[in-house]
Amino acid sequence: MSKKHKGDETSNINDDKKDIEVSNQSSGSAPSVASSEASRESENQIDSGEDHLFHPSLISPLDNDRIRINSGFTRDSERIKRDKHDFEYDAVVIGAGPAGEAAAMKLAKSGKKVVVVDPRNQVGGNSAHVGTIPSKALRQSVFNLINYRRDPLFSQGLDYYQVPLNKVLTNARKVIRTQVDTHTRFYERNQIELRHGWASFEDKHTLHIELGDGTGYETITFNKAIITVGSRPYRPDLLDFDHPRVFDSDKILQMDYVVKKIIIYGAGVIGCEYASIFTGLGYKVDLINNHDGLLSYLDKEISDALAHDFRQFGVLVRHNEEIEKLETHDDYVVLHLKSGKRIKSDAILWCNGRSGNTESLNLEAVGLKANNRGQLKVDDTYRTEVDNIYAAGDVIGWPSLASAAYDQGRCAAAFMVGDKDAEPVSSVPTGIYTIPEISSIGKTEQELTDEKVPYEVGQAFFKHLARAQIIGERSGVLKILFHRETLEILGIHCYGNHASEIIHIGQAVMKLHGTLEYFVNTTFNYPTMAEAYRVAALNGLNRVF
Ligand SMILES: Cc1cc2nc3c(=O)[nH]c(=O)nc-3n(C[C@H](O)[C@H](O)[C@H](O)COP(=O)(O)OP(=O)(O)OC[C@H]3O[C@@H](n4cnc5c(N)ncnc54)[C@H](O)[C@@H]3O)c2cc1C
Ligand SMILES: NC(=O)c1ccc[n+]([C@@H]2O[C@H](COP(=O)([O-])OP(=O)(O)OC[C@H]3O[C@@H](n4cnc5c(N)ncnc54)[C@H](O)[C@@H]3O)[C@@H](O)[C@H]2O)c1
Repeated sequence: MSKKHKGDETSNINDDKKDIEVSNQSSGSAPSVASSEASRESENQIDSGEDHLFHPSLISPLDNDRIRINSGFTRDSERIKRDKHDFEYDAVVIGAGPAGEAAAMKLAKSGKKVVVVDPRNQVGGNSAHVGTIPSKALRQSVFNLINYRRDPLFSQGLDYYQVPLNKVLTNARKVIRTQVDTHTRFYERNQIELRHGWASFEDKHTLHIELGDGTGYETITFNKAIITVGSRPYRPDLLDFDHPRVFDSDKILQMDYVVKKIIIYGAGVIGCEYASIFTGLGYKVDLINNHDGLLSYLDKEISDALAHDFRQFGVLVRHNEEIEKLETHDDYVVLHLKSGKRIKSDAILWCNGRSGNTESLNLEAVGLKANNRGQLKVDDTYRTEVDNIYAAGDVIGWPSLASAAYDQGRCAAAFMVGDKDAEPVSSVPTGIYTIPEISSIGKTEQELTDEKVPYEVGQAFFKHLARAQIIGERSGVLKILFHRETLEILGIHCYGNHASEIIHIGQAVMKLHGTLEYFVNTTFNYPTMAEAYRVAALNGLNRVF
């Protein structure tokens, strides 16, 4: 039986004071159960009256109007149970992001009694609330602004220049709400129970849940568990993230003032995507990179094209630099680099890596240990070193993408229920939403050269495509790398808007073991961006002798 402890003295929670304090409010750290005047104050400010599921620290920073979930989740005691065991649940899923959702759906569809635990009272995980969805919706709004600005028809009548970021996020809020609604229905329809609270292990079959409404805790027992707790921005001690001018990728969504210049520290995917967003908003950007090139795992030409376009848009990229310290003032910051350089700006966005949300799970109780980035090791079936505990998504490290997290979660659940034909996720496309986009799959020219594979390249420049000219896409290229003897497709790399969509045509052909001839012998709609494949394939074939 599940044990629920409301106002229990042993629970360490003072019911009257409702005093849970969450250290990283947005994407991950568990509450330290300590009294805090500050948190009581903020709770009073956003007082929710009768609403017991409300906790200010657990809502999305983007949500003004919280979505109500009328929980129709039924406890279906009649559910078919294939496993014979004495536990309340066949499976518990810890974390309701893409990995958790996919795992829960697969488990439920396999007839398992499933419960999902998450401290947010809205599903979607960090992906929907602070990661993929807000950043992509924000990018779209900025992209629209750039296009309006270029179009003489609109440029006179719009007062958009230098709008605070949180205002540009209006569309993102709408998208998040719709996403939460849609995904909530998936849970409801599949009769998956949801618990709002922080989970931690008591032993390998018992979970402790610190209830999100602050009323105490409960314990539940389970046969199998999957850890899908995701990740949060890595915060080095060197920086004070409580300072109003110091941001990470969660906190930036709350930026409510306009800046003229911002430092982005870290030129990984998040840093590059935000560099595009900020320049689109008219900010000056200093992008500080620890490495000697941008996104070094990309095709070199594409990485160079991005660096070129960044320069055109006013991003100053500084390679091979490392922070020494950050000086903070009321209205500006000064970044001191180890090279001796000093950069002054209105604010800094720190985007140098993420850490898995494992520290609050009490992993010692089950004999598990995370690495120094909070990540767990799993085998090819997503099983951890403990036989009934699995893990998927950002918490296992590579590739730390929502796209892969979803597939990993579904696949892990397939292994949990004993599906024989499940296959672990191995080939994942890159989709980087800079302006313009970047997307790729398969090998790069550098890799093929190192491996001494006899390859050839076929290229199509967007500026030569009728559709690109019609929609005003001047820059962009599609590159197909193929084996010069077998014509097997070895890699596809695309730079330009809609790249993240365009890539999937080539991916399908690669996956189905088609060759370059597919693109030459297939009639494409005209005018389309997809036509780039035919143009690139013919260009490549002309090089083969
Ligand atoms: C700014 C940004 C942009 C991104 N853009 C993209 C993109 O364009 N495309 C892409 O594919 N990926 C993108 N990503 C990555 C993507 O968001 C992650 O890979 C994805 O969210 C991982 O999903 P997940 O299910 O592993 O975990 P998450 O989405 O992190 O969800 C984990 C959930 O677990 C909960 N949790 C944590 N601890 C506990 C606990 N103790 N008990 C119970 N629940 C707990 C959390 O509250 C959270 O709701 C982006 C990330 C960021 C930060
Ligand atoms: N469009 C997309 O697919 C998209 C967009 C944004 C973010 N993301 C995902 O989010 C993740 C984070 O992106 P990012 O740009 O912050 O970082 P990143 O993974 O590109 O890494 C940036 C730098 O931080 C370092 N680092 C990473 N974790 C660290 C830690 N815990 N401690 C110290 N250093 C650490 C890395 O070695 C690297 O030098 C990526 O894995 C990325 O796949 C994807």
